[in-house]
Amino acid sequence: MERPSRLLLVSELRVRNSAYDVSLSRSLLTWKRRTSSPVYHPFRPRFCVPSFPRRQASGVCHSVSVSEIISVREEEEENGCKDDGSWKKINEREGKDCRQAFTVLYVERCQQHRWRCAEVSFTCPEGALCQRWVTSIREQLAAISTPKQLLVYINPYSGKKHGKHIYEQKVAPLFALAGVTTHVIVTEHANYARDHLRTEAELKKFDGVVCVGGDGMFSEIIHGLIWRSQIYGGVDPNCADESLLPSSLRIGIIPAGSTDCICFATVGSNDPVTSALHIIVGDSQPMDVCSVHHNNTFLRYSVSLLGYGFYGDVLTDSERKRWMGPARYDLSGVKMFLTHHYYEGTVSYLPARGIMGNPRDANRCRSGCVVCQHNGRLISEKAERYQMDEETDRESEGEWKTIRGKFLAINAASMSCACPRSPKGLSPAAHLADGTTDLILVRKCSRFDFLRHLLRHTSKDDQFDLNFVEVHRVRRFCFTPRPCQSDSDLDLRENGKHQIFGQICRNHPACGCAPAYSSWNCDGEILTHKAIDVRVHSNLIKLFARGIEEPTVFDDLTNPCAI
Ligand SMILES: CCCCCCCCCCCCC/C=C/[C@@H](O)[C@H](COP(=O)(O)O)NC(=O)CCCCC
Ligand SMILES: Nc1ncnc2c1ncn2[C@@H]1O[C@H](COP(=O)(O)OP(=O)(O)O)[C@@H](O)[C@H]1O
Ligand SMILES: [Ca+2]
Repeated sequence: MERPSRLLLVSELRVRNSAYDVSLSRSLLTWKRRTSSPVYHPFRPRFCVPSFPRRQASGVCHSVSVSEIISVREEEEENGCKDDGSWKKINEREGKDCRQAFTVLYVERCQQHRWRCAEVSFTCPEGALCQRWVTSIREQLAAISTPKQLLVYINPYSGKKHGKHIYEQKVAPLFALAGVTTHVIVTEHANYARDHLRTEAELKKFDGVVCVGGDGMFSEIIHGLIWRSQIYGGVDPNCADESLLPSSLRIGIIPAGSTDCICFATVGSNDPVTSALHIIVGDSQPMDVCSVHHNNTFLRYSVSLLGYGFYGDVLTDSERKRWMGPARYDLSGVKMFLTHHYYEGTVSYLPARGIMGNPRDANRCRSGCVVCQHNGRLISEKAERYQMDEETDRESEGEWKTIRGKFLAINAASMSCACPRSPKGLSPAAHLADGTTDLILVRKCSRFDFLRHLLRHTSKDDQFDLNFVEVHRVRRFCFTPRPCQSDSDLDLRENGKHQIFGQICRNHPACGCAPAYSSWNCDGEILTHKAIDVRVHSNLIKLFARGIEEPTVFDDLTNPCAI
């Protein structure tokens, strides 16, 4: 609970011709209707709770956190004077300034974690008081670190190709209202944004980067930013054992893609207006990033799903159907389910030890997550010890475990991977910034059993409570596919000299035409290498988000959108 802070300004002002006691503290703007006798409502709080940081839309008292005020504007003379006839006449007679109304734009919460921009206009008895209010609110806003200048990349081909329209119609007007200036770049080809960020972009000029698109577009942004931080800091990205340097610029996601799981799992909805408001108020959500290497050669970074087998095959198949838009995943999903391919290989992993939480607990990663805070601290302390005494840390890291088998899917979920197709996600208890990834192994089983597992992604049932599924919370893992014929053959395949899906594996017992290898789905991008070494880097990037908010009693009872 926030502590009530000292009031900076208190006045009697009018809102829609009713008298209100309005007060401003460093943390809250409150307006409370003046009534001779209290207004009772059976379900609504009767009295204002100034320390409550959210707007309370009761008939009696409203309060909005200063950090959720988008802007304040003075109304033009006409509006200001029109609002209240009696004050206008007095002021005109006395020759006073007639600009006596101001409007506050602020965040209002709606259903399903969506935010909207609401506004309230206050009329003051005189212009000087109006000025004081506007100045005081602006002073409080200036003390908050909100982004003023943003670099925006739009992928015009993401999702249903609505990215530009979404940005222009829904986002740009809000940025303008909030006084945020932007430099907008519409990408011309794949990796345009990544390469621009790596080499050209003048990052010092910006307070953050915004991507308009899907998970693939977000992936381009983090690849550009992380690469740049390592090169400037003298870290070799090819060395899998090196600790990576964090990127200081926050990233905002305006969802306009096909799955948008990174946005959904960090905000709770795929709504461009909500995301724009999280950017404007300057939210900050740290996030872990996995580095993916092959033989000490850097391949990619991943923040959501690294999936071999089912999700790798769905992605490979769906890329050929890109013209269908987001529906391509449904068609490929059904097709790959029917195909029922399994893959042989060895998974080795380093379990995350001494941490809070496990992949099957009921603890969900939510705004201000204590698991992330606790484990993040633990990992940075370990990293400091590692620098002082390499040997001690190697011992405390624990032992690698190895599992060899036939798998329908090997998934590493570094976040829940919640999305509209699967509202609780691939690993519902995974955390955004706890320094771990949840390694999910789905062993070869019948089609019926695999369907049971998949359907549990869409229901409340536990997808891990099946004897062919196991899940481990890990800091690092490696995968090696079972060599098809010889190791040299595998190398040739990995260099792209063979058509993986045209190959017939003599050792595959299920049928004569099944592929020996799948591909990795890395945040929705295909990885051609099969053998990979994955390491989690704790808190490497920051998003303009705050994690999914827990609905509060006040939201349930008083939210006008919810009633
Ligand atoms: C036969 C019934 C199948 C029901 C399965 C439902 C399970 C859905 C789980 C979805 C997990 C999604 C993880 C997110 C991955 C995204 O990063 C990736 C790229 O997103 P974008 O760039 O925005 O397109 N999306 C996918 O890989 C799609 C997976 C869809 C699987 C059906
Ligand atoms: N201008 C462009 N033309 C073609 N491809 C692009 C362009 N800009 C980005 N891309 C690529 O498009 C792919 C899909 O982008 P993404 O935003 O993930 O959309 P979707 O969610 O529909 O898959 C990514 O691989 C990205 O690198
Ligand atoms: Ca994509």
